[in-house]
Amino acid sequence: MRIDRQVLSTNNSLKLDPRSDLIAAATQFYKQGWMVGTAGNLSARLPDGSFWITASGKSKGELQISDFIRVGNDGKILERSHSDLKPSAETEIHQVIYQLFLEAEACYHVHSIEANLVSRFVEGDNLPLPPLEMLKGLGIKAENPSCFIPIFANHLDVGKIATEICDRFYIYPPQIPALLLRDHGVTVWANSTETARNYIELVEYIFRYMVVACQVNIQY
Ligand SMILES: CSCCC(=O)C(=O)COP(=O)(O)O
Ligand SMILES: [Zn+2]
Repeated sequence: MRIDRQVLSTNNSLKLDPRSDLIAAATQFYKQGWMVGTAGNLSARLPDGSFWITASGKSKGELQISDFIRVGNDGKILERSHSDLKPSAETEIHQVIYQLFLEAEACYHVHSIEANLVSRFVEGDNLPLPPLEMLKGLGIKAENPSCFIPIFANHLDVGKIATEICDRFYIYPPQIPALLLRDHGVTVWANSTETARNYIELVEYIFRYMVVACQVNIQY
């Protein structure tokens, strides 16, 4: 039987291992300037509800398989290569996304300059997005859509951010699978690692458009 690098064997049982997908995505995002230094964190959920997430403080341009921690859906550490490793400081955000959105299998968070700039375009907690064709890739099928991305305050206490996400999305689910932390970066979630990568590219394209549209005085 051939075991490819996507499939690792533990306890004599085979399970899909998403860590190579997370490394590939981080490498790409690093090259695009969205995961500079240690910025950002990526996770992917397993069938048992636990998820692999990047360890805190790792350079995202050179992640290794050993730079991930498997966390239970209750936040407990289940697996790590070394006891010194800590899960991402923003693990609670991934945890709340997986609790809220049962279809979510991957959750990606990056820091781009454009995301930081557009997060200041409004003072309120919803940022209007231009009615671009690219929104279709995020599930918005309407003609000339009126679409918003929710903005959350960037508290030092990440648990407080996670609580605010939970409380707000429980009542007002977002139109697109994305949220923006003001002066910080975007988080997306999707039903696969591949789709989460596409969603990051799509939202970052839209943010770039918004910054350029502002520079050349285009209204939308
Ligand atoms: C320079 S990055 C500051 C922390 C942060 O926002 C981030 O995304 C990375 O934190 P982590 O603990 O996941 O490495
Ligand atoms: Zn961050």
